[in-house]
Amino acid sequence: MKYLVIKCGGSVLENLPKSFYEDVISLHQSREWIPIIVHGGGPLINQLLKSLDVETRFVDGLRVTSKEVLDVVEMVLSGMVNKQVVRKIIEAGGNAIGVSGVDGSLLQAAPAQNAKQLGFVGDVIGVNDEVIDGVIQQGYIPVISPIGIDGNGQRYNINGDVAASAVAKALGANLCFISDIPGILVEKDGVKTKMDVVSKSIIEEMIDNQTIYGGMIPKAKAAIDGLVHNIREVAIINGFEKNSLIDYTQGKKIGTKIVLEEEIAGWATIH
Ligand SMILES: Nc1ncnc2c1ncn2[C@@H]1O[C@H](COP(=O)(O)OP(=O)(O)O)[C@@H](O)[C@H]1O
Ligand SMILES: CC(=O)N[C@@H](CCC(=O)OP(=O)(O)O)C(=O)O
Repeated sequence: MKYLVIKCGGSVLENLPKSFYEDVISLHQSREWIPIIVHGGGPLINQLLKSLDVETRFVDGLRVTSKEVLDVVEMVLSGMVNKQVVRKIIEAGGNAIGVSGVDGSLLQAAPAQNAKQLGFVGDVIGVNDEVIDGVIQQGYIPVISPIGIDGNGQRYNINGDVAASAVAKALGANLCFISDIPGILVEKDGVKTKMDVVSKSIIEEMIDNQTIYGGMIPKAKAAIDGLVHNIREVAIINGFEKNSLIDYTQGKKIGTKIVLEEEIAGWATIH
């Protein structure tokens, strides 16, 4: 049995078809995979901040988080979105337990590297995997919202991709980012093409030359960080493509796979 951390981005959450959740449930019922969902919710946070007249901005794909913004982020992620995902799984015939990264100190956090600029944004420095295993042992699919906490009870806004990578590292899991694009895109002769596989150094180059920008930056960085810390495999796939998750678990050529340098030569021959 292999753990599979499925990160559902806010870009797709509102519109993921019921079949997506049915696929997650069928993985859960298989003896092969143990799915764990980590979700985002950026667009909904934007909406609520806008309706409250609170300005928001991002630095390299991370939201600058004041105390006021942090309250809204937690309300949306651990309240609305987390319970919405649990409901969708129940509606699709499965059962799930939603937990925030705060519960049982699941996501142990410290100020992010760039904290002076970002405010209450955190990096994950530890994962209490007992909380996740407890939920799994009871037969439920864990659904995790990316709010972290430190030993003093201080909360942090953790990017969903960063949280998913941390959970996957702790479990030695495969990591799959579900987003609204077919994978990492690159422009060739004026046409955007999906890359089937991309290595660490090419990702770094693409961030430098801004082929990768915005929300793809934390995703790409979290993928690399995961791979160098023993995540088995990272993929970015489109949640709107029918069967994409099942196709991924069956080893079909789907989305973009992110691999370490030494694996890229072998990849083309294996797949
Ligand atoms: N090279 C790239 N290939 C594909 N998407 C990219 C790239 N660079 C930036 N992006 C942007 O990243 C977005 C996905 O990140 P984000 O909006 O944070 O998604 P999610 O909410 O699913 O995590 C895409 O919709 C696209 O606008
Ligand atoms: C620090 C940081 O940027 N946190 C994110 C958390 C939600 C998230 O990651 O949502 P997506 O997966 O939809 O991007 C935010 O405040 O938007």
